[in-house]
Formats: sequence, C-alpha cells, structure tokens
Amino acid sequence: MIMDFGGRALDMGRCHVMGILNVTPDSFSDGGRFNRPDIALMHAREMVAQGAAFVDVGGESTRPGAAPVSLQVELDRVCPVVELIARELDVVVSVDTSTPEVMIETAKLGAGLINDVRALGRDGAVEAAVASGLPVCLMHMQGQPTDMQDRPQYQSVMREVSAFLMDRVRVVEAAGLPAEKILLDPGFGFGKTLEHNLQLLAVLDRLKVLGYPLFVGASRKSMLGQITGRDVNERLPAGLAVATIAALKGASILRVHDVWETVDAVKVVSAMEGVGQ
Ligand SMILES: Nc1nc2[nH]c(SCCc3ccc(S(N)(=O)=O)cc3)nc2c(=O)[nH]1
Repeated sequence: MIMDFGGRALDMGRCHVMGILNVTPDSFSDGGRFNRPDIALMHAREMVAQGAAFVDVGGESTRPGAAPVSLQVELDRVCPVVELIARELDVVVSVDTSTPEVMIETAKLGAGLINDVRALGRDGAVEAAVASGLPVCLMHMQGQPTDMQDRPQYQSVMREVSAFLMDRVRVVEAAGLPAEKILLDPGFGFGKTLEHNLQLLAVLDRLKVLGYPLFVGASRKSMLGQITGRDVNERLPAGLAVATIAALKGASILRVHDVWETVDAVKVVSAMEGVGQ
C-alpha cells in the first residue's frame, strides 16, 4: 500500500525507520542538544545517511510530567527546523505536534506527515489536518502527559485502545481525511503500565487488522528500563528487540533514536520475509 507523504511515496507494506529529532530543551533522552536549526540539520542528515526514511521533529515534550508549551514557542522551535530539513534533505519530515497552527504552518514549509500523540483531539486539529492534505498518525494516550502515568487502568487495554483509535478514524474520515492518509499507533508509554505496554506489543497484529499502517514508538522508553534494569542511554538492545517484534507483527514505521541499528534489525526481518520457501 503506497502512501504519499507530501510528495514522497513510500510503501507501507514495508517497515521504515523514523529518526527522532527532538528540538525541545528537556527531551527525555538527548537533553535538547539539537535546538539550533543548523545542529538539527546535521543530526537529521546523519540519520538519513543511516537509513532513516522519516525524521520526526517535535517542539513540545510529551514525556510523562511534561507541561504544554505556548504556540509561539512551539512554532519558533519547529518551523525553522522543518523548513531547513525539507529544503536540504530527501526525507519525509514528520511533525510531532497536537497544535493546529503548527500543522498548517509546517505543511506549508514542506512537512510530509502529521504525528499527533493526541489523535487530533485539540480544538481545530481535525480541520487543520484535513486542510493540510498530509497523512496523519493517530496515537492513543490515556490522560495527558502531566498525569497519564499516575494511575493508568483498562478493562482490556487492546480492546480500549482499538476502540479509541477506530472512533478517531470515524471522526477524521467524516471530516474529510481519506482513509489512505491515516496511520495508527497504540502509544507505548502514554498512560500505560509495563503490563499494558507488553499486552499491546503481544497483540499488535490485532491493531493491524483495522487496515491502517501501524506506527510504533518504544525507543528508550521506561518499559525497556523496567524489563532490563538499564538506564535510558543503555536501552538499545531492548529497543532492537521491540523493533524486531513490531516489524514481524507488521509495523510500517518505527520511531527510534538509534537509526542504523534499527535499520539493520529491520533488514533481517525483511530478508527472512522475502526469502522463497
Ligand atoms: N506516534 C508517536 N509519536 C511519539 N512521540 C513520542 S515522544 C516520547 C514521549 C515519552 C517519553 C517517555 C515515555 S516513558 N515513561 O514510557 O518512558 C513515554 C512517552 N513517542 C511517540 C510514540 O510512541 N508514537
């Protein structure tokens, strides 16, 4: 299934790697080393050289406890970086935002994907996404970053995550977003305990049957630390295990910090899947 990302066509039947480019000062794992556009461009260039098909530019931290940022701060952080990368590199620029004005502005500057951890929940976000003409990743989050990890609870996490995402699909399609511009994401670490995250990973293929490309982001997250006891910058092996599982279960986009390592893990899965019987 070929999807058009602002003019760049990618086969969602394959698994692609998205490199994370945080332009927030308090990013949970890379401490805001990429705030300046020229430094961000260098990092993006390196990730593309390592095989990233996407780079994800986020100006508002959504890690647990993070407070929202003002519109102007988010625009100032994201727009110069999106414009520079879209102009200089052959890559799909994804924008990690829930803010309608940021969606519209970055689409004009060359963004190719809207990645909204709030599934277009903010006022005006659905209309902005439709107007942008870009594909949208709809992600599940229970609560908000400020409180989502306080007491996550579900009767059946996959059933509730699937129901939420299908409801959002219904809303955005009714508003004019075509089905072929929608990706879905269970939202690892967004209002989930370790058990919830593992249950979602175990039955990720059930999300696949909804018929939309799957987006998975678990890189360096606390679920990996809880399983291995490793600190945030020592979670690559565990992250590659999740990437491999997700690729095997049919994920189309993996959002990671460690690009070439993940590209190689995906290559092993693709090689196995591609071999004649
Ligand atoms: N589509 C999509 N976009 C994303 N953007 C982010 S930012 C990560 C925020 C964060 C950091 C750390 C933890 S924790 N407590 O589990 O370690 C949770 C959330 N993530 C994702 C994701 O997955 N999908």
